[in-house]
Parts: sequence; C-alpha cells; structure tokens
Amino acid sequence: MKFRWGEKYVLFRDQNLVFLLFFSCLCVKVLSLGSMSSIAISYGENGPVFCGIKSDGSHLASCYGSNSAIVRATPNHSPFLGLTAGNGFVCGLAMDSNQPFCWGSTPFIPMGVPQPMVKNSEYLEISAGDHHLCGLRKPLMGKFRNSSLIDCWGYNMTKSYDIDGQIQSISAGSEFNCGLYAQNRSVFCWGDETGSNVISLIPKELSFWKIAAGGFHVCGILEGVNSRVICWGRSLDLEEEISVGSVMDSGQLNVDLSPEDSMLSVVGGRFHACGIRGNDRRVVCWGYSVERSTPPPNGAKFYEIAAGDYFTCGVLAESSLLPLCWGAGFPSALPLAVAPGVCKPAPCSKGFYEFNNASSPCKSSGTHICLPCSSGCPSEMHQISECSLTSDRQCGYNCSSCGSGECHSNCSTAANSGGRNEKYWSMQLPIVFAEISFAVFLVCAVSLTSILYVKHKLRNCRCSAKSKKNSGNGSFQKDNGKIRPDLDELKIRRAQKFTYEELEKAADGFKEEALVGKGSFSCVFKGVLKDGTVVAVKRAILSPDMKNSKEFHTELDLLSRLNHAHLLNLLGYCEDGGERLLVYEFMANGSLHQHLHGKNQELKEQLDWVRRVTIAVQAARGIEYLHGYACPPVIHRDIKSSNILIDEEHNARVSDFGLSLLGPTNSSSPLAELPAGTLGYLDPEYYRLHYLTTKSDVYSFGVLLLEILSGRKAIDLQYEEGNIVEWAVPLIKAGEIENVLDPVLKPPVELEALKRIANVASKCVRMRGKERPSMDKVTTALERALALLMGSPCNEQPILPTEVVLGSSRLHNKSSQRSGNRSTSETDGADTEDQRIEFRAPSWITFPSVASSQRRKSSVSDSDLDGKNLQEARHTCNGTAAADGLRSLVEEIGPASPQEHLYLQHNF
Ligand SMILES: Nc1ncnc2c1ncn2[C@@H]1O[C@H](COP(=O)(O)OP(=O)(O)OP(=O)(O)O)[C@@H](O)[C@H]1O
Repeated sequence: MKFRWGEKYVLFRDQNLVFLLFFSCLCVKVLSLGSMSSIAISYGENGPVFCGIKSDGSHLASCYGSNSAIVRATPNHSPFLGLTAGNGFVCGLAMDSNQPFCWGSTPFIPMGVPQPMVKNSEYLEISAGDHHLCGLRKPLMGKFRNSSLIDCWGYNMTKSYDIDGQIQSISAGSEFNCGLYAQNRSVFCWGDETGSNVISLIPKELSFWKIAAGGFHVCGILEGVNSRVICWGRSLDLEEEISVGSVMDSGQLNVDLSPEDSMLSVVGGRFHACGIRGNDRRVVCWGYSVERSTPPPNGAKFYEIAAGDYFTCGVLAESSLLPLCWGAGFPSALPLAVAPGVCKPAPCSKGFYEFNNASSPCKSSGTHICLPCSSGCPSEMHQISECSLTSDRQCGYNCSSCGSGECHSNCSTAANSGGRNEKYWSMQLPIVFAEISFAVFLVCAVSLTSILYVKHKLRNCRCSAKSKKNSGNGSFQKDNGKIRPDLDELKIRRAQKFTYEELEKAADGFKEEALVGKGSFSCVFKGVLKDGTVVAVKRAILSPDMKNSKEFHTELDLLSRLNHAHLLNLLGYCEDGGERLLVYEFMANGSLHQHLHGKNQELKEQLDWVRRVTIAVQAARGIEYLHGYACPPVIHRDIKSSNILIDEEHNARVSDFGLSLLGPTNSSSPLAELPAGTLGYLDPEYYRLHYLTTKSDVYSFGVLLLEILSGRKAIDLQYEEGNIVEWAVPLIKAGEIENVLDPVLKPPVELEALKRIANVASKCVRMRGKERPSMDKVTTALERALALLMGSPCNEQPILPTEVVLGSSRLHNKSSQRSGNRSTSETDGADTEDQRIEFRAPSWITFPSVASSQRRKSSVSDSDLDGKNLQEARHTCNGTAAADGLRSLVEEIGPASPQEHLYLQHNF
C-alpha cells in the first residue's frame, strides 16, 4: 500500500502493517481524545470546556467551561455534523462544506477558518489530538475507491496520507492517530509512540467495530457477540505495559485493566478509559484515576460519552439529554441539552436503532442518529422485545425472583398499575405495607423537624431584631428609622479588612489601565491580591463632607450578611480616612448590559437563548433569596442589566446593593420610602405613592426580562416607543411575541418557552404591585421555561441547571479567579451611548414632583469607557478628581427634557 507523507511516498506491502513514524518528542504531554461525536471536551491549562451539538435540530454547537477563548468564539450560526476537541481548541465538521472549522487557541492549527487540506476537499469525519487535527476524506470514487485519504494539521502532523484500503473511522490520541479498516476491521496507527508502544502493540489478528485512542493507549471494542474491550499501549495503571501477546496467549484479558462486560462505546482519557456497558448503558471506567476524582454517577445511563484528560462527560440516556461529567477538573454547570449522536445520511444498519424524540436533532431529512442496540439485559431482568430499527431492546424485571430494592419497587409499581395475581400479592403485600409505613413515618418525621426548625429560625429572626432594638447595643441598631446590623460584628464575620495601601497596590495604584467600570458613586478597578486572587475593587467617590458615604455603608452592611451563589460576593473592605473601598470577586465577563447593548455584536450573539434564559433564572434566584430567605428581607431597589454581572463560567450574579434596604416581612405592609432607582426600571407605584415592597424589585425584574428577550434597552430614545414596557407589553398581549424577540438571534424551536417568559414579564410590570407575582413564582416559571427551551418534554418539572454551581461557585475559587483575566478592552468600551439615557435617581435626591424628579444621571455607569466618556470616567476616577466629579454630577442633574418626560410618564 502507499502512504503519502507530504511529498514523500512510503510503500507498504501489507495493509495490516503498522505505520510507524517517528517524530521528535513533544515535551508537554497533554492528551486528546477520541473520535468525532456530538460532544467534545477540551482541556489544558486554560481550563476544561464541554461542547455539544444542541438537541433542537439546529446543529449549532454550544460550549460551557472556563476557557473563555473557546466559549466566546463558539460560532453562533454555523451548523455542524460533529465535534472533536484537543488542548485548548474545539473543531466542528461544518454541515454545509464538510470541512473542519476550529475555534479556541492553539498555535498549531489555524483557528476560525474552514480548512480543507486540498481546495474543495470534503471530510467524513475529523478527530483532534493534543495539538493536531486529522480528517478522513469522503470515500474516493472510480479506480481510487479502494484507497482513502487522511489529512492532518498541527504539531508534527501536517501531512496528507494516502492509504490503500477503505478506512471506516479515525481516532486521534495524544500524539498519534489510529484508523479502522472497513473491510477486515483491523487497526493501524501512526505517529509518536515513544514510551507507549501503541503502534508496536497493536493486536494484529483481532477485528474491532470501534476504536478510541487515549493519551498513551488505544482501546477497541471487539467484533462479535460479546463485544469486550481490549486496550493496548502504555498501561492504564501506569505501572506495566499490557502485552497483547500475553493477553492473547493466556486467552483472557487483564481484568484489572478492562472489564469483561460487553460495551457499546469506549473512550480514552490521559491514563484512563471509560465504556458504556451493553446491557444497562451504565458507565464503567478503568485505569488510573487522579486524586479527588469522582466516580461515574451511580445508576445513570448514557447514550454517548467523551473523555478529557482526567475526566469524562456523557449525555444522559433520558429525555433531558443533559450532559454530566465525572473524574477530576471537569466543567460544572452544563445547562444545555445535547444531541446523543451525530446525524448520518445512511439508514441505521443492523445492530443499531434510530434515536428519535420530540425535538428531532437531525435537521436535514434522510439523516439519522443511529445508536447501538443494547445487548442482553441486566441481572434480574429478561428481554421483552428485540432491538428494532426504531427502538432499543426492552427488558423487564423477573418479579418472581427479585433480590434488589430496584427490582422490588419496579415490580410493585407494575403490579399496582396492571393488577397482579394473588400469589404475587401474597408475596408482595407485607413488603409493600412495610415500605409504605416506613415512608409515611419518614415523611412525618421530616415534616415535623422542618416545621420546628423553620419556627425556630423565624423566632430567632424576630427576636434578634427586637431584642437588639431594646438593648441598643446588640448586633442590630436603628439607623434613620431602619434596622441595621452591627457593622463590626458582621464585618469581622464575613469580610476581610484591608489597608488602603494593600488595595492601592493590588489595583496597580488605581491607574486608568486598571479601571473596569464606573457607577454613580464609585469607580471599579481590577486588582490582584497578595495571594494571587483576582478581585474588583470599588472605590467610592466621596463628597468632601463625606455625607454620601451612605451607599458604601449600605452595601457593606448588606453584603456582609448575605450569601448566595447568584449574589456578588464581598471579600473585604477598607475605611481609611477619606477612602471607602469594597473588594469583590472579579466577574470576568462584565455585565449583562455590556453583552446585550454593547457595540460588540459578537458578544451579543454569544448570548443565545439558553444562556439568556439561564442568566434570567440565576438572577431571579438571587433576588428570590433577597426577598424570601434573607431575614428580614432585602429590597434591592436597583435591579437592572448593568447590575447583573457575569462570571467566568457565564453564571449571573446580582450586584450593587448601594440602594438596598431591609424591607418589611411581607409585601402588604410597605415601607414609606422616598423613591430611588434607575429610570426605566423604577416601579411606578413606588414612585407615585412612595410605597416600597419587594414587588418593586419584581417590576424592575420584569423590565430586565423584556430587555433580555428583546435586546432593547429599558429606555431607548431611538425608537418611537422608547419605553420598553409600553412597547413590548401590548405586543405580548396581542400574541405577537415574534415582534418582541431580539432580531439578532434566530427564534428557538421551542418558541413556546419564550412566550411563557414574555407572559411572566408582562405580569411583573403590572401597574399594581399586588397583581404582580412574587419572585419565587417568577423563578419557578422561568425554570420551567428553561426546561422547555432545552427540549425537556416534562416542563412541569422545574430543572435546576445551575444547581451544581450553587455553592461551588460560591467557594472562593481562587484558581478560577486568578485566571479571570478579562481584558478591559473586551468589555469596556462596549458601550458608549448606552447608558447615557439611563436615568438613576440616587437615594439622596427627593422627588417632590414629576418635573423636578426627572434628573439625568451623568454617570458613565457600567462601562461607557471609550472615547470621550473613557477620558471623563478616568478623570473622575482619578484621585483628587473624584470630589470634583461628584460636584459636577450634582450640578449636572437637572430637569429632564420634554422628550424624556414623555417616556418617563409610564414610570411615574
Ligand atoms: N465585581 C466586579 N467584577 C467586574 N466588574 C465589575 C464588578 N463590579 C462592578 N463592575 C463593573 O463596574 C461597573 C460599575 O459598577 P457599579 O456597581 O459601581 O455601578 P453600576 O451599577 O454600573 O451603576 P450605578 O451605581 O450608577 O447603578 C459595572 O457596571 C461593571 O461593569
């Protein structure tokens, strides 16, 4: 056979012969793994990323994880047939051109361009190694039909290989590749086998129906009835090499390394491998597992799996089609439903069945996802029906010989619904009775404990406030008629005290380069603490008489007592002479406002519907916590898109508590409070009557939802209908949701989900607070809409896509903060005009009448930091200029223009 290597041709006599090519050793050994699939995992020093082809039939890829070079560059409009990934990059096989398209970062492969090796060549499959990519060209025709072409790009691999014989599939390992011949199903590999012997150890007499290359090993599923796995190369347990010869001689596998079960699929990690078991679709992993690795989820069944370096992810074999990962260092929070396989034009062959669900993941007609039929049934089960072209084989429990709890409970359910014979009842009744009694007892005990616990908590909450009020020197004090927690005690408990010098050093002397945003009362700088933690330092702009240090204290007081995954975390503070500084976790992806309304269109498009709704759900949870779980409740008073910050993993955090107040315990007894907030978001009832309840936040949140759906600002004077509520609500009520949706994004397949969200939004912005839903109802409705959007048919069950994040992202993840290196240029300057027309009435401005109340905010809030505004912002944020800035801010506030008046009427 001939083997072309660039311009050189190497001739081989036997096609089973191993291609052994020596390359110089690449010192950094990280791996890659496996063949093209509907899911792909990237790894490496910039962090793990999970990418999957959406399950909605759009064939678009969606990526989640901490490598922002990949996540941000994920193409929004290119449909893909399948994905593969390596160290720091992901590639998709473009549906329209059948050519690879890669994104992320690696110096070895061109990113962001289609890349046929030879002009117009089309590929059947692609597979990525650590720093290379290979593509198997579509079968050749005519006299060449008995040969195949494989093109590779990347580190030491940029060559075109012309191979005798038809190749069925390819799989890339760390620095080598393997192919599977279509005819005799034998394996050949080429590349660098230094220290692994993956090439010299290939089992020559065996035929495989699937292969998967890992870091330094290859695993293959044997053809035949028992479909066992054989692995070769550097031992998976790092101690010995598997000698295939000895395996074969002794006639059995080394069971310590690969299980004897029949497998439907196998993937290889750096030093481990995992497979989906044939009889129950559960995952088994073997080989070396690094410290603190989590095992595969117990009992979960999978359609598809893919391996990263030290972790593996799979698509759950259930209607949610959600991905799940295990091992070490995997990306958390994967809220996307993904296709369980790649769509292929050929009908499913024997041994496979066609996957079908409501969202039909294959767009072009005549293409199918073919999943391998399960083989056999788990113990205690028998086969009811065989695998057909449309469904997998079905198994039922052997109810007469149940040994496990699972079997018993399934049999009793079946018996309840279908009616069992007397013999069954005589056997099962005592067990069922005992189970029910135990369950009832358990429910009673748990309910009673919960009631007692909640009562106890509530009593503590009321008492502490009351007793401190009476005693006057406890942990709550009265401050201007409001209850305020004792600062010293809370500060010590929650936030670290810094000296001014420490923070000045951390924020590089508060130089302009470190400035990431500016609000009405503060400038925000990026900084790095002594221990390497990346932080945001908010430096208050104080008036000379320090009267306006109130916002600083409010924020410090409140954040010291709040703790939730979707609220911005306060790390520390500094009160030093005339300086007031707060230190937060740094949010690498800026604010939602920057994403929705910034000049960078790409940033906006990256925020697809699932991400937008996920952000809405997370923000709603944060606010729900403020209203329902903080004790007493907290009213934020300034919910808006520039106060929803987005962290490295694209999770939302509610920020800016400068205007917040401790509210009444129920919304029917409002606070009499002078209005404050941002025009366009301000609750009209609160403005007119000065009645403040948690429902004022609900109104602002409704405006935020409309903003997320439409991509329009709360007030946008470039439109005739400048007020988002006045424009959107009539359209929603008329059922014209399509006219409300952001034209930048294609409407999703599940348009119904967005309709529901639009309805929730229009309820939130009702004129009367009492008629608005509470935040917990809003959250539940949004969670259901998100489930529906992601293709979960059971949308009555709220799904919790970020539950994994809850808690975990709250931990002070220093490593991720350290890598939180959002460049100011990426998000700053995204907006210029955007917030000039956002009006905020600071708490110290009173609203005696409509005319005098409409005061224009001069701040370049958020990140209006380019051009003229950048200069102004930097001037204002620069030391002595701060006080002047404030003065000019006060002076600049004047009556709004008549045009503004028009749009503000709704709010007032
Ligand atoms: N923790 C953080 N990490 C990264 N950027 C931040 C952080 N906190 C604030 N910023 C940036 O700084 C900007 C200003 O924040 P700040 O909370 O002071 O004001 P604002 O909410 O935008 O405006 P206003 O105070 O007038 O309501 C934000 O919009 C955001 O872009």
